[in-house]
Amino acid sequence: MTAHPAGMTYADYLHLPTLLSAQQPLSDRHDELLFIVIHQAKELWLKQMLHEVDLAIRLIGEGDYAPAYKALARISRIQSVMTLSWDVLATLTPVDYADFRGALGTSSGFQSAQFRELEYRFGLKDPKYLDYHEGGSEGHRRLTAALEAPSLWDAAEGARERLGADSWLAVYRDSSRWFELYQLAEKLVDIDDALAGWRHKHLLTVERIIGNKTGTGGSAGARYLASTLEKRAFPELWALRTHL
Ligand code: HEM
Ligand SMILES: N[C@@H](CC(=O)c1ccccc1NC=O)C(=O)O
Repeated sequence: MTAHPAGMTYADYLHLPTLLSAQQPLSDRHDELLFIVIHQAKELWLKQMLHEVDLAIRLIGEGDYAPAYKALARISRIQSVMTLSWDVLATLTPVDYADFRGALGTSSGFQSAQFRELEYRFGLKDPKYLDYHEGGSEGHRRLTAALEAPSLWDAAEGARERLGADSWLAVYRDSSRWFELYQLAEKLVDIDDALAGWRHKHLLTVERIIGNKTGTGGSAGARYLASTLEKRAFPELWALRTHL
């Protein structure tokens, strides 16, 4: 690895030796590589979304709305890619997955610290999920910090108060007067909509691959995932629509 741009190669810049040595199937099954690649790609996109949400929260706090919208729009586009990637995973058949599922042990999506951190940064703060992360671990530390930090929703509420709008309902009723806030709110609805769409495809894919088996993480499986479909990071923005 060279620090000197002149001699820098593609592989140096992207740390490909590190990246491409991190796919290590535990079984001899052909399809386990797909499972690993999908999950690693998801963790990379989660990292990018956390980077964007952090920026958006800061920019909204500074009243710098246009670049905040750019970051929020990027998040929802990444969510679209993640939702589409379920179709790749759905090529994994129930028997082919069952053939290496045992190798996963009790590991599970419950332990994705970045997924939970993103929910927390949006404002969906259920502290019970901390229990899936060992005290003192990096994941636990980041999740505790995210629980305490102002969320995207807190930032939006701060902007609404600063700009003097009485309520989000008032913003939507007179959207040309409160255009900045209205645009912000609709970006949040885009993100919540995409998150619900991702959850729905996860449930369908899980039903397709493991039916009603219990999860490796100890939950009821599809039934648990179905219960998460009701979650909303920005429930007020959904509720107000009934009153327009
Ligand atoms: C064969 C593929 C998959 C199966 C069978 C599956 C199954 C499950 C099940 C049963 C749960 C509930 C926890 C448990 O008891 O284990 C769960 C949670 C979760 N899975 Fe998956 N999953 C699969 C692929 C994925 C992929 C590709 C992703 C990400 C792109 C993902 C992300 C998550 C997340 C984030 C959770 C926690 C959800 C929450 O608590 O709201 N899973 N998964
Ligand atoms: N909960 C899944 C396993 C699972 O989804 C998983 C296991 C290890 C690493 C990543 C996983 N996927 C969820 O993020 C199952 O019950 O089959």
